[in-house]
Amino acid sequence: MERSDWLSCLLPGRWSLFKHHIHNPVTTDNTSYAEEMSTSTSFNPAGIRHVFRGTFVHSTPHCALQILEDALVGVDTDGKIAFVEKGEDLSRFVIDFNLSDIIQLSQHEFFMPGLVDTHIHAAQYSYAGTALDLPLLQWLNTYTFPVESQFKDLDFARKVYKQVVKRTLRNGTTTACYFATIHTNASLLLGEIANEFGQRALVGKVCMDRNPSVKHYKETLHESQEETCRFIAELLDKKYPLVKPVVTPRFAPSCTGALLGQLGAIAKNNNLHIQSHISENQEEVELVKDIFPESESYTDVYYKYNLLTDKTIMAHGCYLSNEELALFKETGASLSHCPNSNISLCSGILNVRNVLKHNVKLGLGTDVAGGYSASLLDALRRAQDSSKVLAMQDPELEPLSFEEAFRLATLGGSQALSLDGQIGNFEVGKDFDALRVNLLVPGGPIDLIQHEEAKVLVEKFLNLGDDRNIVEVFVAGRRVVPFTDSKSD
Ligand SMILES: O=c1[nH]c(=O)c2nc[nH]c2[nH]1
Ligand SMILES: [Zn+2]
Repeated sequence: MERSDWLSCLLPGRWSLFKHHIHNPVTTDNTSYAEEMSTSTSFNPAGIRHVFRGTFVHSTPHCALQILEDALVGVDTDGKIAFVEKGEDLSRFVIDFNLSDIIQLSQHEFFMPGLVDTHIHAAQYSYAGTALDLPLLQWLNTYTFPVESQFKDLDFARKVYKQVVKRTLRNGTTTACYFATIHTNASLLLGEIANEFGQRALVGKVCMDRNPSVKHYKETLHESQEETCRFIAELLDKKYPLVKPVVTPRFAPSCTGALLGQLGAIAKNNNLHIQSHISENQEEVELVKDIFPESESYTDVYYKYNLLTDKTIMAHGCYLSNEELALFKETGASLSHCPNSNISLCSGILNVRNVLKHNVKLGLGTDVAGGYSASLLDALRRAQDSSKVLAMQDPELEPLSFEEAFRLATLGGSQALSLDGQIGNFEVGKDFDALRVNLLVPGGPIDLIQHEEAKVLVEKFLNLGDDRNIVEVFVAGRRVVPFTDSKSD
């Protein structure tokens, strides 16, 4: 087989160039794992939890869709990718390994990295699919705040949070960046449920000390600050391996400058992630100008209060100027593109090309329930649709390709959350967060496959597939879907 048949994106050198992780931690050069093992006495399978053989697809910073056909991927007992090699080289380095333990994918299957939802409101899942008839500010006052205020009730919160974690996991979301509500105990419960189901999550207790429209759904400055500190301390105290707190001012119009300043300090002192919303709709942008007249721009409001860092993720950004995008780039802050929400609430359309041109980190978000779908596959499709709409209006604009949308949903999301050292693709040493996809499941949404080429299978799945095609989901090497019996009720 020609090397070019192996890859749709050629690598500079061998494709097993990923740095080695567990067996020779000293090696950092590009020596192939197979070559290295052939000079050692034998490969010790102890410490390896799974070995898979078949097609693996993922993104790298240089290649939006890299296809590794007949790859051999080992996952260690810590859930990390131990090696990525060619299947045909199996016998060269896996000596004494029981071949029956190797899990062989079928012809219509492939592994891809887990999907990263960089922006989702867990509480709003309770009304997802409804209430899409108002623009943002009216939508918040009419639907969102009254619903979120009910999450004081922990039984209600448990019911909704369990469903949203299960639904997103089934849809392949291995990492979710959640907004909860202002209620500390319910927000802690969301963290507990994500941990129980094995989802990687950033969880934010929402902070808001300004809400002139729905007066019972807000905190005082003191409460917001105290409860944020309690939330962070208690969540960190649980020592959940995959669930971490994220400092969450709802958005500038819901917060006083004093609160924004305190949250910036809390994030800085504890080296935490930050999430919020920015420039989603024009009326909101005008409101921010009125409330914060001293700031040069919406971005400047967050910047002034130390809320723009390389661990910040801001949702939307449809109306950001080039100067504001430059400030994102300078600070390392990222954007979450939420196209379903942008269209459903008639907010605007993000010019993804311009964001990428400014080298701003970018991921995709469902933004449930402004976005009505909890599936990141939906976000990936709408991201392409939105960019095609813009391209129709401006022939100079190149629409997003499906390969680019795939990268935004996986590696891009991990970069946006500053987790790309840990997840996002199948680089050795990263956690094995992965979806096993089968194109031809009985009763599934895909009937016909004309070309067996891996790239075609991926394109077909991304455009037509759904959770029925996602036959297994792994987070940090652990299989979390299908659910075990105790979790499936
Ligand atoms: O899409 C959105 N959903 C929200 O809940 C929200 N809050 C502020 N701005 C928001 N935008
Ligand atoms: Zn949102």
